[in-house]
Amino acid sequence: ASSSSSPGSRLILREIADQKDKAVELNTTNFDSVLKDTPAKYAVVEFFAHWCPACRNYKPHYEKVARLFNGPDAIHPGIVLMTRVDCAMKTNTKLCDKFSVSHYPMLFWGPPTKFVSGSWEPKKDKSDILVIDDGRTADRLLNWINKQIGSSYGLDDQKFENEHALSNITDYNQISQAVYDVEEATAEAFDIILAHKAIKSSETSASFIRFIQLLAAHHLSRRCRKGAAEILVNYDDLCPSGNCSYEKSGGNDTLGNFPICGKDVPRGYYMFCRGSKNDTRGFSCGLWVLMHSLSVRIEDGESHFAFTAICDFVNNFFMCDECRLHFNDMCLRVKTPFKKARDFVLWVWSTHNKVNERLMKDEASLGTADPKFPKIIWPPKELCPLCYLSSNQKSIEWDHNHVYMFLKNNYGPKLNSLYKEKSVSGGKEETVSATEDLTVATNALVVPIGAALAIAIASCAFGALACYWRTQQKNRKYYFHLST
Ligand SMILES: Cc1cc2nc3c(=O)[nH]c(=O)nc-3n(C[C@H](O)[C@H](O)[C@H](O)COP(=O)(O)OP(=O)(O)OC[C@H]3O[C@@H](n4cnc5c(N)ncnc54)[C@H](O)[C@@H]3O)c2cc1C
Repeated sequence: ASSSSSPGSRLILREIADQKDKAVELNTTNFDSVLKDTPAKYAVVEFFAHWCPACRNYKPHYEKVARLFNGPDAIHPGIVLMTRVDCAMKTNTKLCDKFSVSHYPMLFWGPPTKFVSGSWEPKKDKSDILVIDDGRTADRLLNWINKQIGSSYGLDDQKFENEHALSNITDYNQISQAVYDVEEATAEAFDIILAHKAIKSSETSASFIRFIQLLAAHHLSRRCRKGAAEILVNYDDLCPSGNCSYEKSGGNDTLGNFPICGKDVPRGYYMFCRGSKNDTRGFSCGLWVLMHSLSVRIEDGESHFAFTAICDFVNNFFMCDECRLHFNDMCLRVKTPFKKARDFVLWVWSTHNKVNERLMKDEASLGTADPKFPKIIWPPKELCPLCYLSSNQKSIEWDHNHVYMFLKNNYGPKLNSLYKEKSVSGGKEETVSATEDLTVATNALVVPIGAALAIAIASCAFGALACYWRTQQKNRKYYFHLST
């Protein structure tokens, strides 16, 4: 397979062989779940046998392509998931049979969801899964992929090359990708809390719980809602009197052992929030999108609770001092409690714009802006012409009704669309678990009893409700373990 490679590319292939594999190893147990959960639009599945010498020689070629698409350091993340299945493992025999694997290596291409519970037969005319018939070297495999998706990726691409699509004007069409960033930012925020052992007092404990409650009820990702609900149910045991144990020991007795959005997140990269440089955008962008996506999901009666939860969360757990202080200042300026969800949605939006406005000046004078994503007052006219009543160089007169409708759609159905598509993949609608039942009860303040004490300081009504819900949950906890 490598006979056509130049000495230079042979060297690169050898270097790649020395590095950790980038292609994801699949087997009977994880095949469906990995392909179902991947944010990538396409998947390549290589069926091989570890005893096959040609497969061993092919591996560096395959890895050279996989390095472009897989893992935290991917050059073009989230586009193609490169995987492999070892058919020489007895446990994978049925899986390989389902795809009629007739020789090694045999490569398939298709949307990841089509592989889930999927199969391939040589004589079937119409199939969403294609055999890659020209992938014998890294160059040829990448050419084949480029032809399929109309891209022009190169094996020597460096990070952020070739990203013509990146822009903060066209993001209306890209926003659905942000569902993965919202998960990523949630998990990263949680990891930062763990790393800093940031739950230090009754105040931070109460703040943590309020935020987790908000996530359990309104996070757009079901697995993050589920993870948040699990943390709430177990909070008393994980953090007795607010003293949390943070280690990741593999059991289920520490906060560190409760991955809030499931064990595969954080993935280590952002998609919608990906900057055009290594150190721009990412987490803080994901955090804004999380906050906007929460704001459009709450009901009128929860608007002030959501406001408090978000303000306290940023103040206690967003470890960027300047950001925290400025944001807290804007929170303190709110004197009248929110009664309408609409007002809260617009408050988050205008607060974000105030930050944008300030950063526009700072970044211009310091030259620190991401060249592809300069700060703008948002949404720009291109995205929402109706949001503008009038505008000139100095000011904008907004049509708040249209801004509200735009935000509701952008951070509601638009952002959720990809997630919904994924969750009904494989032709099977996911069954609603006990946790789902628990989290849809939006006004039900799901608070552990110890935590309730802290919250009761702020509101007696919360405390009383908390006790009631704690009792309910203790009962549900066991059902929940049985059913998930
Ligand atoms: C609470 C908070 C406070 C921060 N304070 C500071 C600070 O004081 N100093 C500092 O240097 N950085 C601060 N940051 C980081 C900064 O705001 C940006 O997140 C970061 O610079 C990355 O910018 P970005 O280009 O990815 O766009 P971001 O501003 O992160 O926005 C992400 C996406 O949200 C959308 N968007 C933009 N504006 C709005 C809006 N008004 N309403 C709805 N959607 C919008 C756009 O699609 C945009 O791409 C803060 C971040 C957070 C979460």
